[in-house]
Formats: sequence, structure tokens, C-alpha cells
Amino acid sequence: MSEASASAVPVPTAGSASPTDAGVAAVQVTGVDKVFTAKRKASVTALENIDLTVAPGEFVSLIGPSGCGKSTLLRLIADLDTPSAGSLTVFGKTARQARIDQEYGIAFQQSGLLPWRTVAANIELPLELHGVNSAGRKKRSAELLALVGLGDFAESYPDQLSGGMQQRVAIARALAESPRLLLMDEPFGALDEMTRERMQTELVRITGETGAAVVFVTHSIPEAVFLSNRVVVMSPRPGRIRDILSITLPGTADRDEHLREDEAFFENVSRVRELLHGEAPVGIKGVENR
Ligand SMILES: Nc1ncnc2c1ncn2[C@@H]1O[C@H](COP(=O)(O)OP(=O)(O)OP(=O)(O)O)[C@@H](O)[C@H]1O
Repeated sequence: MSEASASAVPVPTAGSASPTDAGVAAVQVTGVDKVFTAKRKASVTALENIDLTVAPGEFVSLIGPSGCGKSTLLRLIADLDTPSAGSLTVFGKTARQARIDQEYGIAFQQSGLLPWRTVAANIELPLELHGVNSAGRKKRSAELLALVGLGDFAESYPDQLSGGMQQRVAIARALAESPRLLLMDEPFGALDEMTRERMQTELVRITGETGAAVVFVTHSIPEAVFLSNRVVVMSPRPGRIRDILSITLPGTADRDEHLREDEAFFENVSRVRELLHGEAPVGIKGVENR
């Protein structure tokens, strides 16, 4: 089944900030540690002394070797787990309050779509759970399907879609409540290379249109560079932030396929690679150069 091309439609921007939000970070992580303890097992320090600020509308990627704590950090921000030390806020609220207020949408490597619901019904699920009426849900899912280029697939079921199309549906669902923040854990990790690049271009456009900030976990250096304003390079055991690199490319909203051939793009890829390989000149487990 061919994928419909994305059409530009006006879509409500991410939940508008109130005047009191001026200057409040999308995500503020201060001195965060995470230690996992289990009975009769040595404790694992997954994160140590993490400080990170993500501005509203900013796209930040987390990259680092396998097991360096990228997913753990994302899970702490999403309130799926709690830090052992330090503090963490989302738009000035505790992670828990931000979750209750639906300040963020989440997309993971597996799309997590419900196979028995149509595409539209999957996108409408969070709205349904929060009491939005049927007309409001239909209007919003139609807007989002147009945004992700799947306007003709509202009544299809997930297993009738390609992997890339399913991930677009998952992104649409994550955007359903106009969150000001998207948390994404390798959302394109299971896709083939061509689809993955197309999805990256789509994501740049979508976040440009919605104005949402993004924290994005990836194993791919080019993916991190293409998408991000800043790339957070992490080191393993215990997971720490080794460096934070500002990407010196056009603003994320102005990035397109041509950028991948640009010398400046390769320079940024090299800078990230050098930071990652700082202590290990050859390949690092869990980081892709492609
Ligand atoms: N629930 C848990 N209980 C015990 N240890 C855990 C738990 N979750 C994660 N860990 C450990 O914390 C460390 C960080 O894991 P995490 O999944 O955050 O790394 P990651 O950088 O996302 O890895 P990958 O790139 O392979 O997905 C690892 O050593 C992992 O084994």
C-alpha cells in the first residue's frame, strides 16, 4: 500500500503557553541520579548527576552507547519511573503533575497501536479517555491524519498499514491533545533506512508546525544531527552527560532532504562522532554511524 504524501494543513499549535509560563523550561533536570536496586542483585546506577534544560519548542536528542541510560532519562521525564536523587520538572510542574495535565505525548519504537481499532479510533483514544465528545474527536483526528499525510486511511486498521505509516499514526496519537512536549524513544528504530529518512523529514515539519519541544532517544548519529537543535552525548555506567552539542545547521523547521548531502551536515555528524568516541576510537556498541 502506498503512503499518501503529507498535505500542509493548519493545525492547532501545541497547547499555548500562559503568560506566567514565560521563561519556563519545557524540561528541567537538575542533579538527577537513578539507581536500580533489586533483591539479591547488585544495584545499578543508571544515571548520575544529570543536568539538562530543554527550552520550549527545542528539539533535543539523547545519544550514547547501549545501556547509558537514555531510555531511563526519558522514562523519568514521562513519570514512568522516579529519580533516586535530584529534581525534574516539565513546564515548571512535577513530572507527575505534567502527566496528569497531559503536557506531553509519547511515541516509542513499537507503535503500540490497538489492532482492533481503526486508525482514526487509535488517534482518538486519548481524547476519548479524557472525555472529548465524538464530534470533537473526529475533527481532531481528521486534522492530525492530514498532518501526518494519512488522510485516506482513517478507517484502515493498523495491520493494513506499513511500519512507517503505523509510526505516523503513533505520532498523530501522541499529538492528539496538542502537547507542548513530545517524548520519543527510538520511534523510527524498526523502520528501513529510506522510510526512516522520510519520517525524519516529516517529523521536522510536524514539530515545526505544532511548535512542540521534543526529547528524542536515538542510536543514529545522522538522525540526531538531522533532527536536533542540540545533541546530548551520554557516557555509560554510570550514565552521565559527556557533552551537549549545538547543531550548527539551519533551524529545524528549514531542514529538508538536501541537507543530508550538505558539507555542514557531515561536519556536525563528525563532531558528534568524535564526542561519542572520545574514549573509544573504534566502534561503540549501540551507536550507529549510518
Ligand atoms: N527496571 C530496571 N531494573 C534494573 N536495571 C535497569 C532497569 N531499567 C534499566 N536498567 C539498567 O539501567 C541501565 C540503563 O538502561 P537504559 O535502558 O536506560 O539504557 P539505554 O541507553 O536506553 O540503552 P539502549 O540504548 O540499549 O536502549 C542499564 O544498565 C540497564 O540494565
